[in-house]
Amino acid sequence: MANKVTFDYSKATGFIQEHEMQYMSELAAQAKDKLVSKSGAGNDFVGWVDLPVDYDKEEFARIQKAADKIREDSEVLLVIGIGGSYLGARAAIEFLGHSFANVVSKDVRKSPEIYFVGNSISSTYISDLIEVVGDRDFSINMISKSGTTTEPAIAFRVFKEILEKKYGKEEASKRIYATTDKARGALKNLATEEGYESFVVPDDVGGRFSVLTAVGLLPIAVSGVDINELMEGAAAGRKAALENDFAENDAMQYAAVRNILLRKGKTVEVLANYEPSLHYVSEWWKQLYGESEGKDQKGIFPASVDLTTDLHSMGQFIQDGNRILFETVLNVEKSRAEIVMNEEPVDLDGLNYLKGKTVDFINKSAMNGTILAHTDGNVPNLMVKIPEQSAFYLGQLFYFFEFACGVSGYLLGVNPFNQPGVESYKRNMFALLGKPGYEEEREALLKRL
Ligand SMILES: O=P(O)(O)OC[C@H]1O[C@](O)(CO)[C@@H](O)[C@@H]1O
Repeated sequence: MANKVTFDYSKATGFIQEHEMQYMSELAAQAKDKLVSKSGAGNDFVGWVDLPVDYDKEEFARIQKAADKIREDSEVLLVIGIGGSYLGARAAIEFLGHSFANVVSKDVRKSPEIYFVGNSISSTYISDLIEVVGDRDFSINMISKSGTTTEPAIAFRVFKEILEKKYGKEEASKRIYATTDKARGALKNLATEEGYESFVVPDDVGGRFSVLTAVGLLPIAVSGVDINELMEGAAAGRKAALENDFAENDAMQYAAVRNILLRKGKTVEVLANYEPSLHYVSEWWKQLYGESEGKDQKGIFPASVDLTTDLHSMGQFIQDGNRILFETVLNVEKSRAEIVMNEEPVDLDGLNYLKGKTVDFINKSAMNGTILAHTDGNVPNLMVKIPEQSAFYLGQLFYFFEFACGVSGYLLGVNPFNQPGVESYKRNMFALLGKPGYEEEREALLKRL
C-alpha cells in the first residue's frame, strides 16, 4: 500500500494502447503547462492551484476560532449553501466522521449536529429541519459566493427569522457566519449591515473548486476534523501534481486515460465506491466534472454508484447495457473498522465458509470480482486508491481530482472554469416567479406551460 492517493489503470490496458497513452501524454503536458502558467481559458479562476500552500493564514486562524465557538455554544450547526458551496464540506464531514454522526450521543460525536439546507427548495425538508432543531442552541453558516443564489437565500431567510426570534437580533447576529465574496453581493451587504462574522471566497476560486477555502473549512472544522491535516494532504497532492512528469503523475494520467476513453465513445464515467461514507465525495466529484466539462455540446457525463448496494439496482446496466460506460473505483485500502465473521454451530445460512474472514475482506473480494466482471463486460475499469479514511488523504484526493479536472478540461478543448449553462433554468424560474425585469420571458413561458 502506497502512503499516498494513487491512480491505477492497469486493468484498463486492454482498452488503451501504449502509443495512445504516449500521444495523450504530450497533450496532457501542454494542458498542465497552461493550467500552471495560468495561460489557458478561464485563467482568472485558477487560484485553487496554489491554495494548499498559499492561503490566508489570518483567516485560517479565524476559521478555527469560529469553529471552536460554534462547538462551544451550539448543539446544531446549519450549513446553508448549494453546489460548490456545500458539497465539499458534506463530502469531508461524511467521509471522515461517524456514519451516524447526527444520531450518536454527543460524547461519541464530540461536535454539534450538522445539517445541510438550502440545497433544494423543498418546504417539507425545511419544515422537518425546523422540527429537528427544536428549541436547541444553534448557529448558521450561510455560504454563497455570489450571495444571490435563490435556494440558500430562501433557507437563510427562514432560519434567520427563527434565530432572531430566539436570541434577539443582536445575539443572533453573533451566531451567523457568512462565507461569500469579499466585496460584492446581497450576502456581503447583509453581513456588513448586520455585523456577521465573514469569511471570503477568493475571486479566483470558483465554487466547485472552493472546498479548501472557508467554504469547506469552517463546517469541516466544526465537525472536529483537523483542517491543518486536510491542507497538508492537499499540499502533498499539489506537489505530486506539479512536480512529477507524466510517467509518475497520477492526476495527469487520470486526465489522459479518461480523454482516450471518451474518444472511443465512452461518454459516461461511473464513479464507484464501496464505502457509504464516500457517497458525497462522489456528489462533489460530479459537480466538479459536470460543470467543468459539460459544455459546448461536449464532455463525459459524470455518474456515480454506491456499491455493493447499487449492484442490485444498476449492476445489470453496467455489466450488460449500452456500452458507453467506463468506471472509476474509489478504493479505501484500509478499513477504519474490523468485524470478523464467526462460525455458527449449525451452518443454516451457509456462511461458515467465511469464518475468520473480515467483513472488509468480503467487501474487497466483491470489489475485485466486480472489477473483473465489468472489464469482461467491456467496461474499462480505473481505480483511485485511498490508503485510509484520514483528513490528510482526503486533502490529497480533493487536489488530485481538481488538478486532473483542469488538465482534462483543457484536453477536451473547453473552458473548465465557467458554467454558462446553469443560467437557463434560473431565468425561467425568475420569470415564472414574477421577478422584476423578467416580464417578457414570463408571458412567453406561461403560454408554453
Ligand atoms: O456559491 P453560490 O454563488 O451560491 O453558487 C452556488 C453554486 O451555483 C452555481 O453557480 C451554479 O448555479 C455553482 O457553480 C455554484 O457552486
